[in-house]
Amino acid sequence: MKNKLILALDQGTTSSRAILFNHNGEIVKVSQKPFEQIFPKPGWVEHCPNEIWSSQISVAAEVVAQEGISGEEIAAIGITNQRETTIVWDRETSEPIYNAIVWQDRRTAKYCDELKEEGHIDMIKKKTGLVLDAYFSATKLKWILDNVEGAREKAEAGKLCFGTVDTWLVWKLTRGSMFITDVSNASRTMLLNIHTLEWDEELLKLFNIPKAILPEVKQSSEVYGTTATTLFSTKIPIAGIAGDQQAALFGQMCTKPGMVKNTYGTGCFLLMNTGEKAVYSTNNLLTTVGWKINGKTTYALEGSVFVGGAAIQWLRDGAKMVKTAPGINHLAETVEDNGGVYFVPAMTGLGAPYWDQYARGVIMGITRGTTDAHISRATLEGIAFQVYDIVKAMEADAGEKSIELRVDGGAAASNLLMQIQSDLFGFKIIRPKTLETTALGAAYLAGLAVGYWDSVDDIQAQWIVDKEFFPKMKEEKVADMLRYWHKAVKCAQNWIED
Ligand SMILES: Nc1ncnc2c1ncn2[C@@H]1O[C@H](COP(=O)(O)OP(=O)(O)O)[C@@H](O)[C@H]1O
Ligand SMILES: O=P(O)(O)OC[C@H](O)CO
Repeated sequence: MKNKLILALDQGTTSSRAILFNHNGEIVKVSQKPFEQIFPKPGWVEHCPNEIWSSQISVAAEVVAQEGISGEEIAAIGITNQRETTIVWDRETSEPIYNAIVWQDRRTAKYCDELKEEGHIDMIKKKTGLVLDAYFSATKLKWILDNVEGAREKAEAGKLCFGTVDTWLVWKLTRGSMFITDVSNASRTMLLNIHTLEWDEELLKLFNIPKAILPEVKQSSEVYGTTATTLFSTKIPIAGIAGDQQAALFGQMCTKPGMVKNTYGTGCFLLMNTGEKAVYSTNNLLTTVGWKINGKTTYALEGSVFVGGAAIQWLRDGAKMVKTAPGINHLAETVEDNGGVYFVPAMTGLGAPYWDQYARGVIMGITRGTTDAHISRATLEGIAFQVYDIVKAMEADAGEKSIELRVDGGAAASNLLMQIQSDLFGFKIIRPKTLETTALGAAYLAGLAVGYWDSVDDIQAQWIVDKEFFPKMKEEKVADMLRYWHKAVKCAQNWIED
């Protein structure tokens, strides 16, 4: 068994990745494929569910072929995914009835306002740990049922399936024989009671969602079933599922209460393990399910930033100031500082701790001397400032100061971004050797379920530091920058009018 490999499928917001890990938790092969981002209207973001699937299965087939192994040599598959993104498909034909509505999509913002006015904020927070925001799946699912012709009748008749991306992938991997999700993904739908870990009748009624459309909720690490034989010429156990941010927390081995990680992907997501207790934030953070293993549930506090690495992508694809994402670092390094420019990348509203559905991106402080290099630097700083605001909220909740932060995700590869982050915090940033901690977390969850690894203690030692970043900037300079940043945030807030 230990000579075999674990296959992790990491279905992210901008690309699908498949990674083979060995028993030491080392990457053996990676394959990655970006896919189309669809922006039908301002503030709307969609993906094609069939492209999510085709990109994911093609990279999985590719790593297996490149490594020259057969399905027999894969001990298990672990799945991790962009969360909240909502897919509805026909139970009989497996055809999606609408595009996937992506977590960043703001089309249901007004409906959320109505629910707030009706006084549902507290009940929703108590049951789901979430704030009332268009980010989560429930209002997206309702939108599809209300807006796609015939959808509601079909849903009532049990003819439709709703899933987050994990559910969709398992459905496709098993040729429609398994309709499941895990507790971590379910906790992001706004339909799960995070204490009972069951779909909540009161919430289903509020959002007018028929129960028949929902998948069965499972643990994050267990043998759910096997892949259809047609895919890898043999049946491979599917044994781990977790939302990507919870998987990254696990992959970073933040398995003890108080441990924190931040992932710099499309968005930035800071999670703190709070152990078996669902801790409620008084500073606008989310309470979420981390994972459930061997019947034991671990909870987390989360701060979500909607636009992290996506700001760099906008600089590349929208503003066309850089040719590649890593190119931002070279450009930003050509200037000593931001030259007074501040970029609040609130292109899809502001997440924690502001929760402003109507905020939009602003670039402030432009002068005749401003260049693309200053804007590049302001972009990296804009990412780091948002994470700073979340850490402050988390410190206020925890009642103590942080002393270090474990980081991962695509944009954590930027030394400059990590240095800026450490400067702002005034404490150490630790980057592990593998930045693919999301996929690694899913691999660990799957490997634990099939006995590939014996226990969490067995894998703890596999977490190795690559580089540490220490603060270098003077405190007065940091305070100055933070003052301007918060001034810029005020300009971004409530930008869109009714
Ligand atoms: N060397 C780099 N420097 C800065 N940003 C980078 C670098 N490489 C990738 N990125 C950014 O990382 C993000 C991709 O990270 P990833 O973890 O793959 O995201 P996701 O899982 O959300 O698709 C992109 O937004 C990209 O702009
Ligand atoms: O695809 P990522 O890594 O940006 O993660 C997306 C999050 O899961 C959204 O909540």
